[in-house]
Amino acid sequence: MSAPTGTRPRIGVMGGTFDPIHHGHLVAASEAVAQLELDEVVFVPTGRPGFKQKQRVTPAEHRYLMTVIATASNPRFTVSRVDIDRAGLTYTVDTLRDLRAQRPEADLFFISGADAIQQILSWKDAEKLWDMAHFVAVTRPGHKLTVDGLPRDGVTTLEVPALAISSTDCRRRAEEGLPVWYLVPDGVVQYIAKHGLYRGLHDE
Ligand SMILES: Nc1ncnc2c1ncn2[C@@H]1O[C@H](COP(=O)(O)OP(=O)(O)OP(=O)(O)O)[C@@H](O)[C@H]1O
Ligand SMILES: O=C(O)c1ccc[n+]([C@@H]2O[C@H](COP(=O)([O-])O)[C@@H](O)[C@H]2O)c1
Repeated sequence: MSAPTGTRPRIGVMGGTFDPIHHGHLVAASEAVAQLELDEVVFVPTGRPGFKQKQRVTPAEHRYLMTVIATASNPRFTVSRVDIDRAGLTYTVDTLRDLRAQRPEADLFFISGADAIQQILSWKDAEKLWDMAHFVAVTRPGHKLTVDGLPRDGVTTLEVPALAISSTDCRRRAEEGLPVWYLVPDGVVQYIAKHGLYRGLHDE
């Protein structure tokens, strides 16, 4: 698990709303571990995503617990509360600052899907991000992976097994009573059912 003496730990950071976490997230993180020789991937559920203010987002504690359940069996996966414990809207510049303070000796690799990486130049303090972490743009079905306009040495592209799964689709399926088995980990299926998440999502 730990990096050999004399080398800096290589830590992936997988930020997301994770509403709910699904196998697309987990495969992307697992592939990043394998291809980039990461020692660990820290999953960071967002607190209040400023960019999703118009949409109903499940309370952070539910999203955090589903992320813990989904990652528990992988010794290289951990979950951080930095974003859900910070007051105010969630921005990656704050996520990376907090993780850097906790892990000053590590090299950070922020993992992002093809859809998210396209938006990065519009993120808060985007110009600061390139010095805070290396960015890993992973392929995602339905999204063209382009890193045009991003600093060439700041971003690595990574082909990951294509899983056409989105949290939006999982929420819709749960709402309509369709199965989410095999789209999300078994424990997450059970957590969604136990807490009645996504029922009546569009009733308001
Ligand atoms: N199937 C997938 N394959 C690769 N990357 C993914 C996949 N699903 C999500 N990601 C990436 O994981 C990160 C967190 O995603 P997020 O939690 O928003 O999931 P989502 O499925 O995109 O959610 P929603 O449908 O609610 O927008 C983002 O960088 C996103 O691009
Ligand atoms: O910092 C920003 O301005 C910003 C804007 C949009 C998204 N992000 C981050 O991108 C990650 C994925 O977000 P999302 O919306 O796809 O769940 C998550 O860690 C967010 O905090 C960050």
